[in-house]
Amino acid sequence: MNLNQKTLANAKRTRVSDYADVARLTAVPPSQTDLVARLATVPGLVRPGIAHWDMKTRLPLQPLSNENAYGDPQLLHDLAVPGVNFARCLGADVIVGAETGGIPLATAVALTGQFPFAFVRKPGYVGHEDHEPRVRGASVAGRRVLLVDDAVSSGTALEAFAQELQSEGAILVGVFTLVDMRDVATSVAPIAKTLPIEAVASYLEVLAAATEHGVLDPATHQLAVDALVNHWYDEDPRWALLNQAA
Ligand SMILES: O=C(O)c1cc(=O)[nH]c(=O)n1[C@@H]1O[C@H](COP(=O)(O)O)[C@@H](O)[C@H]1O
Repeated sequence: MNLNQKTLANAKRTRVSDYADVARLTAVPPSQTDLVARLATVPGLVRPGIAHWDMKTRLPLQPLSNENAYGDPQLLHDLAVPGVNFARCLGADVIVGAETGGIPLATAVALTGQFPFAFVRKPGYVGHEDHEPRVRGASVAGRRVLLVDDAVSSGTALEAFAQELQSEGAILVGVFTLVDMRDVATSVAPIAKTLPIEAVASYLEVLAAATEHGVLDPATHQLAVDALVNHWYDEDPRWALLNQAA
């Protein structure tokens, strides 16, 4: 069954008012490579030059401002398309955005795929009242949920979101994210190893595309990735080189 047949078979979800959007809903998604390049070259998403140093592990992490990807409506729509396909693959009933960076992307997935939408609070987020509901929007009780976040790294946030959703009776079937950072995480929570996770790109793919398209300096990028992937010792003389390059 191809995507068009799936969409037609799913007609119960499609209302009459949506027929004008059939071309958009069934359009061939832009190639993943093109999408990764568009993501990596969003102004300010990959911050050029200086690397951010993870003080706990002393690993260089080029900081990403994923929310910058939400500034262009066409890009936001195109980034949502793989999420829609993933939601359909998993038979999801509801799209749930993870506070805060996942919410705009989740909204785009819900709108593009015509799914009900909800969002889940980030535990400990400043400004929450104790009595606030943890999940707002469409009901998730007894329904198959696709969680959408802007990044998954150690899976700590995912663990917390999963607990909140489960306490509301949701069935969490997968996660869709812009950037999968598990490739550089020093440890990954069990849930982030077992739950189906689909991403637009891995962290290293974003950095590679940013370098290919002139956003990052190739020498700095090469050193930073080497340090990150090969876990340089504190005494490694190349830290001095990387400090200079950055
Ligand atoms: O606001 C955040 O929590 C956040 C800040 C940041 O600089 N980078 C970042 O990934 N996050 C969030 O941290 C979560 C992913 O990190 P892990 O919990 O380590 O998987 C996601 O919910 C991100 O939105």
